[in-house]
Amino acid sequence: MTHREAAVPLSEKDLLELRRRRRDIALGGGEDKHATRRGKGLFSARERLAMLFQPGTFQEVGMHARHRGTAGNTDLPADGVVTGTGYVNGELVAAFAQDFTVAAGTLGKMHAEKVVDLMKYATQTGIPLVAFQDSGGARIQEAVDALSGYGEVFYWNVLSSGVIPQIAVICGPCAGGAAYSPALMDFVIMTEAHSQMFITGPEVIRAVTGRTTSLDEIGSAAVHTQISGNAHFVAADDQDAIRIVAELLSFLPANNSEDPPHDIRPELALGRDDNMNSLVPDDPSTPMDVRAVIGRLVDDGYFLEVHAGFAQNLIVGFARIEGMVVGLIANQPMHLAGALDIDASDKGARFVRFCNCFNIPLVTLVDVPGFLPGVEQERGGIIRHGAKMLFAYASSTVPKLTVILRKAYGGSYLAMCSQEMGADFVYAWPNAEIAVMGGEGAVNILHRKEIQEADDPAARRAELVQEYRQKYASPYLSAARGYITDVIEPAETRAALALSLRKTLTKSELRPPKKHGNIPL
Ligand SMILES: CCC(=O)SCCNC(=O)CCNC(=O)[C@H](O)C(C)(C)COP(=O)(O)OP(=O)(O)OC[C@H]1O[C@@H](n2cnc3c(N)ncnc32)[C@H](O)[C@@H]1OP(=O)(O)O
Repeated sequence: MTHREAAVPLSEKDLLELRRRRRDIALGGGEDKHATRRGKGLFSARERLAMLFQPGTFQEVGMHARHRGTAGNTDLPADGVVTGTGYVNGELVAAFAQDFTVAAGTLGKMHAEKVVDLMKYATQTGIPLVAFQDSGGARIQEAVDALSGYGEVFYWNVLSSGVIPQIAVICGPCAGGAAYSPALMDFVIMTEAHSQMFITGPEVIRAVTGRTTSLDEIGSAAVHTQISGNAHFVAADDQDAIRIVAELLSFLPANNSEDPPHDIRPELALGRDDNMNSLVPDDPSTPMDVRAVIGRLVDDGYFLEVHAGFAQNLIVGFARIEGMVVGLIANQPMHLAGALDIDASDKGARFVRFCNCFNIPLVTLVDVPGFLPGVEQERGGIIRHGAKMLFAYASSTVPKLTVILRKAYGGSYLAMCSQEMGADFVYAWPNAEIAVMGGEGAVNILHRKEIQEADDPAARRAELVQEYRQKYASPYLSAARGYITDVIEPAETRAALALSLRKTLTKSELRPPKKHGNIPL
């Protein structure tokens, strides 16, 4: 334009045209489809984003995008996905929401490009990604372009992994290839009433295997949060899921180059908690609910448990101790006596690795009788699954604090972050038993003949077990050999953790250079 040419004036018609386009696109697949969904208690993609973000902060990207597929001239507003950024808890977050009213939220090439552009932006600027999944999977009419689209999404899920937190909310169907994107993210939340996640649906299963099944049996929130472990949280509905997203984000840094949002106070409020001493049962074989211990150790008793319904013999989640964010891992003796099995090992190892990615100190509470014995466990590969715990702890460089509450036997003592796995501080309560195995098993091996020949075998066994505990399992033996930092009263635990955390927050560890280690599968 030369200085003589006048700018084309903005006419009323231009404004009306823009507003009309925006309105039509925002309607997605049309008012009828929205009305049907509302009748089922379902929110739209735009409503979900509006609930996630602070009012007025959402900026959409690519609203006017159109599909480039071979599905004729069918109009697919925004190509079935709304993408953009906004603020949650005052922090910038990227999010996309699939619009089921537009071709069942299926993924075509443009849909995928919009998602990938958002992921690139989130990774390059270092902000978390939230994905509302509500999709019939690959858009059949876009054929190989749809597959290519998924390929790009998965590739960027992997590139973003460990750089920014990625959270998936499954609020409708998540079918076929669509299920792999959440599986590559850090946390998966499923809504109770409306979400289903599956690779092959009931029809295909029946055709291939002859077995009749239902979507509920293979893909419900209950199945994935309790049995398969594919999802970490079950939410009552979309609003509840968004509450969980906001809670999770409140513990996480925006990216791997930042610290988590510690609320470090100048003064530590360190005191004894004498109620802790009375939590410990006199009889070591009486299970102790580790949730009660966690509740007294963390600020305001507030603990955001992750994967609560899956592998309940190991508890993992986020909390704060004197304002410092920690990832907590604890054996739960109320379930399978707290033994480590295949599922618990997978759950624990993944959580430890997540915390390490995002600079979150680890606090491990140990009360473990061993790896779970059993034919299914051995045949199912407990060796390689259990090894993941060793691998995850040993490769983590964040501050690692361990408290041995009661039992710490055999390989599971090592797998629960002993000093040799790089724990910076290891505390043990005076009643702790740290040994190759429990007293009962050990005396059967060491003294079988003597017990059989005793006048009162039960009494002799009990004596020998007691002797074994003092001679081979005492925490003072471990302390004398330098394997633990100190023996402390339960009442002193919170103070010990708070001080040790404060003193390790600046920890940095040099490791031999390598591309990456090879985690046991
Ligand atoms: C990477 C490889 C992959 O992703 S392979 C996976 C491909 N996807 C699937 O197998 C899932 C197929 N779809 C379904 O099972 C159902 O449509 C689900 C998603 C459960 C939804 O059921 P329902 O709520 O009853 O809706 P509906 O079946 O009436 O579908 C609504 C409209 O969407 C369409 N649709 C659905 N899925 C696709 C798809 N993958 N590609 C293209 N279109 C799809 C349906 O045809 C239907 O269209 P219309 O409204 O009748 O015009």
